[in-house]
Amino acid sequence: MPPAAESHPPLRVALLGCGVVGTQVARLLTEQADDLASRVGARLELVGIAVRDVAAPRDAAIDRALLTDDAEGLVQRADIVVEVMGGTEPARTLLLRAIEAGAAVVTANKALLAEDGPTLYKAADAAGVDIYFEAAVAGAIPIVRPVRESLAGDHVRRVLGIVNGTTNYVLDQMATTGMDLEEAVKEAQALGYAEADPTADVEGYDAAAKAAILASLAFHTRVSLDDVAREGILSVTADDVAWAAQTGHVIKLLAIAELRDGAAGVPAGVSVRVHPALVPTAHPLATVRGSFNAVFVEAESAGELMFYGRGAGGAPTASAVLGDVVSAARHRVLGGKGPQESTYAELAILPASAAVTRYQVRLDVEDRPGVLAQVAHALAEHGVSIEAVRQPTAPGGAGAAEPGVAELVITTHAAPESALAATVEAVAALEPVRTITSVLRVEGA
Ligand SMILES: NC(=O)c1ccc[n+]([C@@H]2O[C@H](COP(=O)([O-])OP(=O)(O)OC[C@H]3O[C@@H](n4cnc5c(N)ncnc54)[C@H](O)[C@@H]3O)[C@@H](O)[C@H]2O)c1
Ligand SMILES: N[C@@H](CCO)C(=O)O
Ligand code: NA
Repeated sequence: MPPAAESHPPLRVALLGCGVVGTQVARLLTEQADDLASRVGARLELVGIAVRDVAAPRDAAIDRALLTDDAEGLVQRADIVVEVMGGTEPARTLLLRAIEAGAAVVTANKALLAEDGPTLYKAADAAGVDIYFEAAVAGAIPIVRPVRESLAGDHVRRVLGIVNGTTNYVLDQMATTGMDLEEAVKEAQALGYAEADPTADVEGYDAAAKAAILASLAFHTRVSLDDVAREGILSVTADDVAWAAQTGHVIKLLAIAELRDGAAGVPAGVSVRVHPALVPTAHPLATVRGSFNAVFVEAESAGELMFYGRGAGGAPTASAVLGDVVSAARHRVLGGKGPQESTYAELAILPASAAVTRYQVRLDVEDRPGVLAQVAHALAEHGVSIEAVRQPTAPGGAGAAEPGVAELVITTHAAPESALAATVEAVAALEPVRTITSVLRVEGA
């Protein structure tokens, strides 16, 4: 049992940033002060909130006397520094100053961690202080701690995540209401899911940062944002979404990190990527609706696990931040330290071309004998094996793009991205092929 709150001097908490997340962190620190004190064994005293503009209007929950524009000064007088301002600078410098001054740090800043986490991890290690970042991946969902600690005795093979609430909301709205992409993005912004600049969401940068963090933790290997092959959702059309439904799939933006052990002509290493994918409706990830997030983990001994919940929004994200603050605070009271960065495995990071997936290719072809055989031959020549071919429009019949043109939907067995790219080029060059309408990866089958 922790000692009574009064037996340890209060721990000073500094908050950097008072936006969507920071406001909720400040509110919860105040409203739950007694519970937190009992859980930690010391009172958590919010000693200051660094903001850009002290005079700006704020939520009523914010004690204006705590506001300061001197973030540098604030980090010097704290035991725990919580960074929720986002961006690379001045967040990195402030966190480094805090660490040098002996404070534990808690951050929600996936962009900074994916770009330059090692600088912070090394500094925290050298100073012997905690660095926690549960909120940086999938907001409220406990996923950093489970991968870093609960699964530390297992071997993770693969992580498949819906880790961006904005894009999941957008794709779900497109599928269920027929709303267009722009309108759905505006709604996601109004609801507080989207980043200030939603390009980070729709172009997959936010998910890629989270993929890098998850891959690093899962495979004990340093993975940064530049290592992640990334495609956003801007190329996903209403037609793709409707097609997905017809073939028993939903389209999700997935963050994928997987260990490849050198089979199928692909070298051993880690493949980390973000792209839209067709997910079979029977897969647990297909049930993740709206702005919810989920991370599906496959580990050797644990088997399949899924972590589900709110990945964005002020209060859910603040919940994860507060959990980290409690962990760091308990170490201040009871001794001990959280885990350090683990990169001992030093696995190779595979190029995008080495990713191995199944594909669904839709194409319009001239509807005459022998065309399917030509297409099948082009795939076979590149070593891509066909799993199924559908011709959804009756020859020249209702639904055909135009008379004499048929639509083919080809699903392949797993093939390396490099083989697929060459195959699609070869198929597109065939004389009876009019257009390749879409090429989508199939994951989770
Ligand atoms: N909003 C979410 O749902 C969510 C979820 C998970 C993680 N995050 C992460 O949490 C962090 C904060 O996100 P947010 O949504 O609260 O952003 P926000 O834009 O609402 O808030 C950031 C605040 O920090 C302030 N700020 C920026 N630079 C500053 C500086 N130099 N000095 C003082 N204040 C400064 C801004 O003025 C703003 O008020 C980001 O790293 C984000 O990626 C957000
Ligand atoms: N913009 C992010 C917030 C959480 O990182 C999202 O939509 O999921
Ligand atoms: Na989380």
